[in-house]
Amino acid sequence: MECALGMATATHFPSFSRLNSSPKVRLFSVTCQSVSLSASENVERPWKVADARLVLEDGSVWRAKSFGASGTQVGEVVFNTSLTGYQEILTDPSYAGQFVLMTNPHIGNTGVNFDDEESKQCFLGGLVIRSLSISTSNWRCKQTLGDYLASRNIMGIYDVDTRAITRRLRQDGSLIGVLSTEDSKTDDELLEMSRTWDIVGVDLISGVSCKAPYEWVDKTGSEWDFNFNKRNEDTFHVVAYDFGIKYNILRRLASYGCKITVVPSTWPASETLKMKPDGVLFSNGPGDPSAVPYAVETVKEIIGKVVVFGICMGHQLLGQALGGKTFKMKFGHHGGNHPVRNIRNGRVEISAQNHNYAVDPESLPKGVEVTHVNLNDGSCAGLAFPQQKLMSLQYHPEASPGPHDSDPVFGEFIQLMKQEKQRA
Ligand SMILES: NC(=O)CC[C@H](N)C(=O)O
Repeated sequence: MECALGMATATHFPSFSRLNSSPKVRLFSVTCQSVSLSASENVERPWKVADARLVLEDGSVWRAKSFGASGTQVGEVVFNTSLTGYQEILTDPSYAGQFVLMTNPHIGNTGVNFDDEESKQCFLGGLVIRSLSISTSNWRCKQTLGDYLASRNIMGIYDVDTRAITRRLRQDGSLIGVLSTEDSKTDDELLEMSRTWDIVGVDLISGVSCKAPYEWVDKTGSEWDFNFNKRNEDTFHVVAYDFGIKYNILRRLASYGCKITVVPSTWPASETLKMKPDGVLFSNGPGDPSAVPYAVETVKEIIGKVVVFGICMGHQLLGQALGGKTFKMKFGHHGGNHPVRNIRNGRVEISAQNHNYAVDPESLPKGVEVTHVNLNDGSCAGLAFPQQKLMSLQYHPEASPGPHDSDPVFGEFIQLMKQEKQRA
């Protein structure tokens, strides 16, 4: 036994093994004890043995148990450090093409309900967890997590060493993986799948955006709302570009008094400007911002003409539209505990984040102000360009799930629209 990881996994099942090496393989070895059951030893066990595998592109194979859907699925593995809110995470369209690994070890205990969804479907590739709660107990619960994932055809695995995988992703960067419940597929075949698939350069927005414009009216429910004493009575018309928009962005805008028209990602800028909105919101969304030049063009045509607010993917598209560059981070930010400094007022906000790309502030033209900085790694977390009536955040002020510290930014967007209206 050569390291703690080996000890932890070897005593139970043949849960970890290594295939042929790749440049990403780290120099440590894990000794696994193989448990093989011959026919005569095939006694009934009170627990289920491994029936799923996660094969990572670095050649490691993680044996696990399956819940939710079965089959074979390829995706990029990212770890999320939120302690709770798995249902909002599962329905955040920005996770399209990714497997979300929850670092909180105990998942599923509150089940799912149909009010906490962030979109109409689960777009992520699959869910990877340490321990699936054997009981579900919550007054709002309508279904177990396993049944919910199965009904939405999403794969989940549990009883896998999520801590070891997280450490690997932190050290080596995000990795492509394949989840499979199919015995007919060899480890090598799954490894090959992981090495021939990529998420970089792929337009994932077109798969999650709405197909036609619609009006959004729902506010945050009165039992959950907050910050209402700081709102004004005016109504502002906002056109929201749906690059994979989370419902809570729309609910918060509605609660702040906006009348909202949601439009598809390919909606022409000229049509938006014809609507004479008070503001335009560019939403969050999945994948590589460099893979959607059509969206950057739309943003370019709109900025400077109307007040705009970008959130996450929207912030990255604004960065590109201003002439800046985006880059892929080592393992991104996914969780509800990221400290961000608001440079304008000096305050630190604990924020909800979910992104793998970031804007390089050095690449931005003069006049663009970095308004927020992520205190974990110093990356750019917010921008403003007053000359162009523009503001953006790399993270999630709608906080679903996550802390509400950044909610007042919706008020700043309202103020910007108000000032512009008064000027006109
Ligand atoms: N939540 C988002 O909008 C994510 C933005 C982008 N897809 C990224 O991973 O960086």
